[in-house]
Amino acid sequence: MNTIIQCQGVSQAFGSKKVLQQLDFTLQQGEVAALIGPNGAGKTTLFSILCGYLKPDSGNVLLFGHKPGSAALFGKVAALPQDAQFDPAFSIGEQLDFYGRLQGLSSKAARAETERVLALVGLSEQRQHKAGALSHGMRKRAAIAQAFIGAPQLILLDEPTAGLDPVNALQIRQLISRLSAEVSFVISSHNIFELEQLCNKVLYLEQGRLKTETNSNADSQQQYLTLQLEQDDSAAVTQALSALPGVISIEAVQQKTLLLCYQAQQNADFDLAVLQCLAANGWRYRNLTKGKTLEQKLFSSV
Ligand SMILES: Nc1ncnc2c1ncn2[C@@H]1O[C@H](COP(=O)(O)OP(=O)(O)OP(=O)(O)O)[C@@H](O)[C@H]1O
Repeated sequence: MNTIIQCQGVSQAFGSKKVLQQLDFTLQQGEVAALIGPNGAGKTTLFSILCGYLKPDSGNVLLFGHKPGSAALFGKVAALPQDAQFDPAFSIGEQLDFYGRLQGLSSKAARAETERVLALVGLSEQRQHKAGALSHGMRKRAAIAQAFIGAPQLILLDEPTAGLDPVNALQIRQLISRLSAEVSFVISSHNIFELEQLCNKVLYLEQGRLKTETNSNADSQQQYLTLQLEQDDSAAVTQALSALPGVISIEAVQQKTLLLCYQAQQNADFDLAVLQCLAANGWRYRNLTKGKTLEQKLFSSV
């Protein structure tokens, strides 16, 4: 597998404030990484370093084996900064054409590329519109289109769906998901649900330090099921399910939501047994999902 990003001992301070401390991580080809953390955790700072806008105080960062911002990465790495803006005086099409030309495309090829990326984000009709005449969501989609110009192999997206309505946010997620077969992504977002859908690696920043998680629910013999009940029958359900073979623990993580931990080797059909137990007792459920949710993995002690 090819290493796309290699980050070793990266630290950054602004004045006396240590914003990033000794970050170590790698991103392999085909991985989609989520960059998350509370406000002020250092996500944008790390993004700026990966994009080559900011040189870290110490440590090494390599993208495809080259320093961020180096000429060898031209056309290979694309970024959508959080505050990406189009010039309100020119049409979206003109500006995307211009970015295509900057990538070395002929005028004709740049126009064709503009059409392709506008179609990807559902803005073909808005090609002639000036940025100032577009809604916030359309401007955001146009900025995402810009990141797709050419054939980048790594795309860094800072809050790609912030401010988009649910339908457009879903379309952008589907687009990223479709492209992730060929392109590696680092996506910063505050939307845990979104990241859970898209990402197979989590870079969780807290107070400048990094905690990495593999967003895989099949990595151990100790497995989890999250059960969401229709009504709050948690106590009775817990008692009944505790008798099933293979149960390790059952925890009420929220009202009407139970996290079941079980030994998969002892009971391969545990999910089926849970459903049969619920049906036999007339308990209705809303959802039964394999694994812990990403939110549970990151923010709870269970
Ligand atoms: N150029 C700068 N000069 C001084 N301090 C800075 C600078 N850039 C960022 N900081 C500080 O570094 C810390 C991390 O900021 P950063 O923008 O990277 O966080 P973030 O995780 O992206 O936050 P948010 O989720 O709110 O966007 C903050 O305390 C911020 O005030």
